Amino acid sequence: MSPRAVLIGPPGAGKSTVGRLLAGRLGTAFRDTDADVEAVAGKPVSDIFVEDGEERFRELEAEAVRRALTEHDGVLALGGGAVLSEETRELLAGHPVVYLEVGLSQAVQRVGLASARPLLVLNPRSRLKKLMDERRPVYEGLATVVVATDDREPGEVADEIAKGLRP
Ligand SMILES: Nc1ncnc2c1ncn2[C@@H]1O[C@H](COP(=O)(O)OP(=O)(O)OP(=O)(O)O)[C@@H](O)[C@H]1O
Ligand SMILES: O=C(O)C1=C[C@@H](O)[C@@H](O)[C@H](O)C1
Ligand SMILES: [Mg+2]
Repeated sequence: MSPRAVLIGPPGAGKSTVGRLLAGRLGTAFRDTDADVEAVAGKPVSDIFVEDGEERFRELEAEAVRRALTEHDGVLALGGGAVLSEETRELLAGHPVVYLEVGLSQAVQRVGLASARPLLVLNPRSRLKKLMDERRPVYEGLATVVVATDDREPGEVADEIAKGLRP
């Protein structure tokens, strides 16, 4: 079993939002590794960061990706930083990996200034810029498809991805 599409990209790219819409269009299930990690840990991502640390979160995340890539045959959204794991990058080879691109200003607007995202609590704009600059080459290197999302509704993005996927 393997996913029809794996969505990657920074916070605010729309992986969860577009992923859910795409799954609806394809008539398949949606899964999100952030939700899987929360289910295993029994608490929100932000609490895992605070109480257990980012390193522990990354371990749980890598495990969640490993499981989802073999158990799930629908649309899979990864957490924004899941691609930081070398194991995850290797496991993504051979899968349809869709990189949702977003520019800094729209990413900042989408995640909101009072962000619940633990990595963006302080100085969200500058932290998001640094994170996006560092990760862009990683996302690009893994992507089999790149889809721009600036100035586009989530539904339009989902339609473009659906058209480009193999039946
Ligand atoms: N194309 C879009 N246009 C406008 N708003 C969008 C678009 N895509 C997503 N959003 C909005 O941006 C916010 C963040 O989207 P979402 O949670 O799907 O991002 P994400 O990529 O899953 O982020 P994370 O890495 O933190 O999980 C949501 O409020 C969503 O409604
Ligand atoms: O970009 C990131 O590193 C993160 C994105 C979210 O999806 C969550 O996985 C968490 O907030 C970390
Ligand atoms: Mg998400």
